[in-house]
Amino acid sequence: MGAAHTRHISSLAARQILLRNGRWMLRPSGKGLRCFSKIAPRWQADELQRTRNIGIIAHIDAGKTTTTERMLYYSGLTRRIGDVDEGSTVTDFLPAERARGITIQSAAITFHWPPEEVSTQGGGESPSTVPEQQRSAVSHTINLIDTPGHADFTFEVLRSLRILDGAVCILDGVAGVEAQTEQVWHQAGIYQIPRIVYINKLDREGSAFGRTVKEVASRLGGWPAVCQIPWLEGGNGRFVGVADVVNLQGLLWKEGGDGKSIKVFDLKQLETENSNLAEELKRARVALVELLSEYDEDIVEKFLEQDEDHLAVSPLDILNSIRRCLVEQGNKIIPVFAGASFRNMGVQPLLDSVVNLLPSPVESPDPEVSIGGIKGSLKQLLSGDLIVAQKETTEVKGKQKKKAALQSESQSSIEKLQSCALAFKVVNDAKRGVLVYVRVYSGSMDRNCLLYNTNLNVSERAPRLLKMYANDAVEVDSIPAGHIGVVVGLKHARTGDTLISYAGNKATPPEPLNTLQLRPIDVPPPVFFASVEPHSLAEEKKMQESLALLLREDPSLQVTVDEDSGQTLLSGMGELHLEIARDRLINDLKAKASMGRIEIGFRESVTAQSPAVTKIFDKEIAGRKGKAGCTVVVEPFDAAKAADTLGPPSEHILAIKVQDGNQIIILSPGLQVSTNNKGIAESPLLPTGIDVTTARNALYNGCMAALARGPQFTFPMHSTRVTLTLDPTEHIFGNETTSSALSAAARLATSSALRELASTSSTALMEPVMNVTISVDEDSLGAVVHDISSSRGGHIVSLDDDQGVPSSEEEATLVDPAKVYAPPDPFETSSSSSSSSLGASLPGTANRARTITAKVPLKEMVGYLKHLRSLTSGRGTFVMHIDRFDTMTAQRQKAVLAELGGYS
Ligand SMILES: Nc1nc2c(ncn2[C@@H]2O[C@H](COP(=O)(O)OP(=O)(O)OP(=O)(O)O)[C@@H](O)[C@H]2O)c(=O)[nH]1
Repeated sequence: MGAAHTRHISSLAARQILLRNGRWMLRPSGKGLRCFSKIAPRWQADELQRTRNIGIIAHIDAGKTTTTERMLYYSGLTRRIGDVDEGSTVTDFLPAERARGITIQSAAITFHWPPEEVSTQGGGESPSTVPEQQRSAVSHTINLIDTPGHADFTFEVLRSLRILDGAVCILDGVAGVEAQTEQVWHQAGIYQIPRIVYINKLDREGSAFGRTVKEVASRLGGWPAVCQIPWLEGGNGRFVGVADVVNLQGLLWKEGGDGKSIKVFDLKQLETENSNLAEELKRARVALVELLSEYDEDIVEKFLEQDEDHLAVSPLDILNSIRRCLVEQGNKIIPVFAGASFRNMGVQPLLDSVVNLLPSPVESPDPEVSIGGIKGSLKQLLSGDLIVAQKETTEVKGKQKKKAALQSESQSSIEKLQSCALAFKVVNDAKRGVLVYVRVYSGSMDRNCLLYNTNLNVSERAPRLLKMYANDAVEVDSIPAGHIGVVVGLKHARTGDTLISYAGNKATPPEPLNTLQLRPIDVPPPVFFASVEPHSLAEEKKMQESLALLLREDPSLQVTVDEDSGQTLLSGMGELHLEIARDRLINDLKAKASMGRIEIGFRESVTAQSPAVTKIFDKEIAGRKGKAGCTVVVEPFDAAKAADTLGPPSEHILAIKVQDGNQIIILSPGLQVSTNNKGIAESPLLPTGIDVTTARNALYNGCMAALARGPQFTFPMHSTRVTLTLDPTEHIFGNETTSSALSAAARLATSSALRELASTSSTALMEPVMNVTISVDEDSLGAVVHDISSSRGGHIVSLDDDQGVPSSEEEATLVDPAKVYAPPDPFETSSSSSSSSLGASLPGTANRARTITAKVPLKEMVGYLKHLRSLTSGRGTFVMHIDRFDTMTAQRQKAVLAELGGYS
């Protein structure tokens, strides 16, 4: 082994960033101290190609945090390796996360790989040319988003996914592909995010690289491109390193070290030192080149140039080929790497692969946008095409304008756009206040610019911009397109909001820019809720402020105040979701409040049409007289068949909108609506100061408030249509008709119509029904299916063995497992070696993984994990998301109500 050389991947002393008296200092290795008031921003335009915005996706406990900590350490960002088990990691920085040892909140961290001082300078690629050296020879900026792994946080995962250009999927080499990994993998597929797979924990007994590769093929729906194979001591013993299929090298880590010292063996050395591994490496190389030739013409050419010698194709040609496949063809092929992060093995080559294989922001797919209800891509928007299309559809009935005139009108509106960004995370930082993490998609977000929030329709300034390094930050003057940064000092922006800046000093951007949305997502309804009570009246204000902050961080939480009982209810996606919210509220934000029992969010619905109910509200509100009326009819509504539009007000129809499973239609015949020169819809029949939109919103909010509280059990209404009519001659009373009075009238009339139906038993209770995907071994399949269908009242939708290919994906590639290359696992190797007894003790490959898909009432899934574990000797896992709300049978309703207690 003497001929192998040792490579020190990163020098620890090389990059220490220290904060002294509020000044940033950078200490290059071996040199004196240099002081900077701030580190010069590294995001120059030409650096975009050397940037990777990536995320780590995985099942809970697969090792995301452990791997991230090593990445930060090897990049020189931290000086010691954090330990999840000790609670000292950098990325899991919420106290609640540290206590639970799981990642709750996405944190974005910037670091450089390879560290700047060990890479050669210059020579970075440009998007149009292929580099002449591996990209990992040059330092790149990596913005790493640590995504959460628990099913309750799916929306946090989705929100993080939208802003990524690439992802590393970490698998546990013992557990293989788990249900949740599969789910997140396919969600990333929706956004066409190129992904590579890292099989971790290969040091653990029972880990099986080959078996996991096969699972990648069958469950993730792509061809595994095995880029590394494990190096096991003596061929079947401890995991000591990896053999690199691309570079035809063996990488051997020093046992027990911090992983920086790696012995590198070329193929010749491997052939003499470890011929079995060398042979397997050659087989893997043949398989890799063959696989790439299926998808990439260029590699076929290189292969022919090399006289069809798989081993002679250059590593750079192979990397470029994999990259082309990933970027241009989606994940038809899935590059696979090996490691054991906890033992400090495998992380540096993984980082090289992030740089070498995953795309820069310039190469990632054009993001979807919506503007004025029209969908398209950002490029189309910026070129003006999208708005032209919109104007063509809306103006088709009115005066026809020439296409050229439309084009110049939309161009001038789009030219005003200076930047657009997505706020993907809001974090309340004890030291710096509320931090809003943004990904900028076009233009450049400058310090102090006015940002318009198109979700909330508010403008606010961006007083400070930061670049984040875990818990440390560097101030910058701007965040250009393609980059990730933090805005400090925003008062309104929430996770998921689109923020734009535009030319001119107007408080709102020109239409339709004010409706621009980047990669919009639908958040499903929350299915659990709990009451939140302040300890005293004096604590109420602080509690509400803390709740408001929680909602900015995580808009998949909802807060409602029951206007009759005054009770505050917090709703969320899962029990753990609400438990974490409670922790945040009480322990982190220090609200003096307590949370009641976590309960299932049932819904109420109507089964018949109500008579028309007219109500005139006539009372003082906050010392001012208010009088207004309206007529309401309530009836059953089927959301699946409805259009969701809240178009511009017309003469009769002020609004048609579907929200939370209900539909609200607001009519006002004879209102004489016209649009003034400022583009505002007005009516001479409305009192002064109230335009049509204000009246519409007031009525709409009144209906929504009434629907939040069902007439029989106080659960929110669902599958209900409210048709509200505002008759200007009967329901408007001059200046006494304030917007609060309109809202109160709408609420009164809707509640009263609902009560009418309750009095004739024309209401029903609905329950959340979940779409459940369960992963079990063949052995436990029968017991689990029986339990779901008989004890839990579930309906089995399908039983797939592991050959199934996911549906509706851009990459639904049919993979024949028999044709997938995977190196043999130790227990599969010939029985002549001493490994046969070892093989017998490892989990058998004959016990196939099976996937059960079922629809089950949520109530029957509470506490299911524990039960599943007991049915499957601890190996079963499941994920679920809401499918629909379903009306209960009379018998089930009776049983559920009896259990809930308090209802008769
Ligand atoms: N043996 C072994 N254990 C590992 C390895 N990587 C991680 N672990 C352990 O696996 C457990 C989970 O690791 P984490 O890094 O917290 O996993 P995670 O995916 O971040 O988990 P969440 O934050 O809960 O989503 C910890 O106890 C780690 O020490 C590995 O390579 N080998």
